[in-house]
Amino acid sequence: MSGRSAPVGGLLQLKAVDLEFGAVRALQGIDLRIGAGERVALIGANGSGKSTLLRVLHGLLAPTRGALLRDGAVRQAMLFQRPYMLRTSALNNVALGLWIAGRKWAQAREGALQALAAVELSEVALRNARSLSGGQQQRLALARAWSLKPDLLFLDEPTSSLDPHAKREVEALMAQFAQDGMTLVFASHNLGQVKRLATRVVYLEHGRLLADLPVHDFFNGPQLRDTSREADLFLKGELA
Ligand SMILES: Nc1ncnc2c1ncn2[C@@H]1O[C@H](COP(=O)(O)OP(=O)(O)OP(=O)(O)O)[C@@H](O)[C@H]1O
Repeated sequence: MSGRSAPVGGLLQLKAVDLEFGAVRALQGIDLRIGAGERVALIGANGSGKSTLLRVLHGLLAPTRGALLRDGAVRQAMLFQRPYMLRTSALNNVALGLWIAGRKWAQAREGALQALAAVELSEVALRNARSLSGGQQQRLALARAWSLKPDLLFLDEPTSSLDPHAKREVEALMAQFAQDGMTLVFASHNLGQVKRLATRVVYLEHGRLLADLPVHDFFNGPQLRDTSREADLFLKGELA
């Protein structure tokens, strides 16, 4: 069930959400509220449910049980691990998104140029997007999301396929977006990145939410390591 009713004191809220893929219980009993201005990292081992949770939050998957409450006025966008690029110029890849959102083509083009400048891709504006490097494509995907001026941006492991330099560039853009007031919810396997970017950490294990803490408390408090051996191994980097 999903609703238009406003979430309590936040942009978005999940209440007792289960998500099943046939016999696979990908999410179980998730309660989560996303407030404006937060930078929430979703972490957990492979298969713990991070991507599924992002898809439910963005409305791409409907909960099997439970509710998604969202404020209809909140604009949201999502960025995937490997961005999908249309076989046309970088400029058109951004402008088409704006055009589909209702802008006239001249305005869409203007907005796209601004977005490309924001991610320092002006020089490759006319290059075919598919010929760009992985890092450039991820920055282009960020420009495409940024141009739509979302209040809330979901990112599914946005730097996992990038080299360290490109990773830092994408992180810098995420930090800049957050500074501009965008709320970020991102899945990550990179604990250093989580410490650099997140204000809050949500830890998932086998589809259950085991911890939801401010970033400092998550990494410095003993609670989670004491309750879950898997979490202890994960935090030591022995589970990816
Ligand atoms: N479309 C699908 N059909 C069936 N099962 C799925 C589907 N998508 C995900 N699952 C299962 O749901 C569970 C959660 O998967 P999910 O992709 O959300 O985990 P994740 O934490 O994002 O993993 P990773 O870190 O590997 O990306 C896993 O058991 C996965 O196999």
